Order: sequence, then structure tokens, then C-alpha cells
Amino acid sequence: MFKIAVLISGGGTNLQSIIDNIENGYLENCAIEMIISDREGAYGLERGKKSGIKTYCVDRKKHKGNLSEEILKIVDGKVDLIVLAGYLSILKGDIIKKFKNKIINIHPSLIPAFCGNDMYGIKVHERALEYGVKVSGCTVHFVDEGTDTGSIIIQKTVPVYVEDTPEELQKRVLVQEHKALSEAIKLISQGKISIK
Ligand SMILES: Nc1nc2c(c(=O)[nH]1)N[C@@H](CN(C=O)c1ccc(C(=O)N[C@@H](CCC(=O)O)C(=O)O)cc1)CN2
Ligand SMILES: NCC(=O)N[C@@H]1O[C@H](COP(=O)([O-])[O-])[C@@H](O)[C@H]1O
Repeated sequence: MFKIAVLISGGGTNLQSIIDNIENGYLENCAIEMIISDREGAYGLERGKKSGIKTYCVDRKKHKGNLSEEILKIVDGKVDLIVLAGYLSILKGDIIKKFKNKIINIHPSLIPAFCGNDMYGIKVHERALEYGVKVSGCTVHFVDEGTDTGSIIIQKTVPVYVEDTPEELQKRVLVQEHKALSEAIKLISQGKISIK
């Protein structure tokens, strides 16, 4: 069984898409071993509890200096892949080394556009609309020491309309995020991803 830890910070629709794709057999050899949030009250934790998945909260405020170390203690030796699904804290230190090319992230833009520090959530779509892009989308990439700098695995595009609000663009991109994330997990679980 290909074991996954999913890290979240908010509503957890990307997490839910993984749960659903395991249940419907698309991710047939995968299992979510645990869900870890960096903030209390993240609705993604409720999603996990409803599906009988072990949940943890490693609060980013209580663990200001050792957040990544605390997460490593939970996942070390227990999972094959760590999935950042709307996770808004930057991972640092040993976890990056120990899980080299075994941590992936979903970002709501076509990296290298609209990414990096302070680029998350609705802000990404606000910047894209301000810039006037005609195409946006999402990126699944490996996580390294930088922010949104790891090797790209999958990208999916969406059209951008001049009348779009940030919320409308976010909603259109989110549909593609849910597809891209499970596609990447499936390929990795099948050993079909290699890095040049
Ligand atoms: N080592 C890495 N850790 C993380 C990465 C990564 O690429 N490398 N990706 C992020 C997810 N992310 C973009 O996809 C991202 C998340 C958060 C931020 C950011 O600026 N966060 C703020 C705090 C926001 C909050 O807590 O509400 C900050 O750090 O000041 C940028 C990009 C996950 N981890
Ligand atoms: N840079 C990271 C980032 O912006 N992540 C974004 O947060 C949202 C979380 O939604 P969810 O909690 O419903 O999955 C998603 O759009 C995800 O791409």
C-alpha cells in the first residue's frame, strides 16, 4: 500500500479530492495514513475525521521554531509521500532532506508565474487578473528548500475571462487542482515519475 500524509491549513477540498479518488478506486493502491494541520479549526480536519483518518494539529503559532521538526516526528518512517494540499507554512530543515522528492505541493498558478513568498490562496488569482493573463491554471511540483521552486510534475490550464472576479477564477482553477493532484499521486505511486 502506498502510504500518504496530507498537510492542510484550511477547507481541505484538495484533501477531499484525494479521499474521494481513493474511495472510487482511481488511487487504488493508495491510503491516507494521517492528516496534519498547522492551525486549529481547519475544516480539512473534520473531513479527515468523517473518513476515519488519523488527524493531528501541529499549530504554527505554538511551534514557531520547530514546526517542521514536529511534523517529521509524526511522518518519519510511516509514509511514502507527503502531500501539501493548501498547506500554508514553509517546510524547512531535515524533513526536506529525509523526504527528498517525496513531498509534493499543489499551487494555484502556472509556476513560475505568481508564486513564491506571500503568494497563496486568493492573492494568486488577484495578481493573475491584475496582470491580465489570458490563461492560468495550477501546478503540482516537488517541494525543496525554496518556495515553489521544486521540479514541476503536472500543470493544468484554464481560460481567464476579462470579466472574471478572483473568486470565479479560483473556482475554475480549483476544479483542475483536484484532477492534477490525484494524477500526480497516482503516477508517483506507480513509480512513473523520474527527475532529470
Ligand atoms: N519548503 C517549502 N515549503 C512549502 C512550499 C514549498 O514550495 N517549499 N510550498 C508551500 C505552499 N505555498 C505555495 O504553493 C505557499 C504557502 C504559503 C506561503 C506564504 O507566504 N505563507 C505565509 C504565511 C501564510 C499563513 O500562515 O497564513 C508566510 O510564510 O509568511 C507561500 C507559498 C507550502 N510549504
Ligand atoms: N501556495 C499554496 C496555495 O495557495 N494553495 C492553495 O490553497 C487552496 C487550498 O484549498 P483547499 O484547502 O480547499 O484544498 C488551493 O487553491 C491551493 O492551491
